[in-house]
Amino acid sequence: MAESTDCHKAQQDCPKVLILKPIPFINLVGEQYFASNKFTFLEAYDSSLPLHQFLSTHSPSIKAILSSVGAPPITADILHLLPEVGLVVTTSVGLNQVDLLECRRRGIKVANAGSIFSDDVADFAVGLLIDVLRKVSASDGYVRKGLWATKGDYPLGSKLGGKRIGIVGLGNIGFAVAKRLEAFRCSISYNSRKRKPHVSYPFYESVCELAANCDVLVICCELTDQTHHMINKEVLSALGKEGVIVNIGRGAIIHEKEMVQCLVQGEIAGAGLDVFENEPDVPLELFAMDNVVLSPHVAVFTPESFLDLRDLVVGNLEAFFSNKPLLSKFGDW
Ligand SMILES: O=CC(=O)O
Repeated sequence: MAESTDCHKAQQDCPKVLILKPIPFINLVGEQYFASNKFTFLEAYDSSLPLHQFLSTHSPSIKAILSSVGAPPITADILHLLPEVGLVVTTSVGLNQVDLLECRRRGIKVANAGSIFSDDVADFAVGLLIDVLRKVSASDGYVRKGLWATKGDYPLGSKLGGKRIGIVGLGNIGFAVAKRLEAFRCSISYNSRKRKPHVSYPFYESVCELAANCDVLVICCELTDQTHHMINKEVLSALGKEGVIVNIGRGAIIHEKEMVQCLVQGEIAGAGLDVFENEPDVPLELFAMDNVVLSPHVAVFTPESFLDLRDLVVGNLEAFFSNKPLLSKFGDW
């Protein structure tokens, strides 16, 4: 680790934090948030050089990477070009854009957004579910198009209270969703990598079995090799014709083509989707469906949480460059 350096005086030698794409909503690049002056940012997207050439040119000074959703993934190839990197810090909770195996192999520390967004995401998941069940967006569209006056009453939605909710992934977010839905008098069960010893909700080892015993599946788990396309036709068929799926995790946890087919054929009742397999592309078939509520990967965001996120990112970088423990370290290496 480099000694404390005044980076204003010695820009050239100052340790750099690489940013591959502007970070939405928080402008960290201004110096005003940082107390220690031990590093500066290096914005790869401002360079006209091809990325590999840019990274090779600057690699001796790049000690950390700041990554976000939608930025180029931090692959093993990128990390190979950056032998001095000791930290990857992300503004996201999900880390599917980071090659964690390579980070572990190299001992590169990783810090994510921790639990900063859990309440916001959980609120949004419940909002999507209520919207699908009670047809909030669909009836809004009906009124706006003037159809109330010409076609009469809109069909009623279905009650939330009493629904059997299956949470897929009972981490911070899944747990926050469960707590909220308990207050609506729903019953909760879950699937997770492992049974949680201190949780009394029924646990299902198989996601298919969970689906067969629920009215609603809420996808809250991480996207990993194990969870990729885990929610497929078989799981959706087990959920059944009255079943609803809500996804605030990652698009590719659901086999999107099979889900669309199930929705088209009425094999499930509806969906609330904040995330998609190939964002920002959304399957066109979904646009015409009144029983589907769509949002553009915004469950995570509120301006209030972004202030907390900025503090967390700054805190993690300051800690790393001061040789102190990270505030939201991920992993056990
Ligand atoms: O989706 C957003 C996140 O993982 O923070």
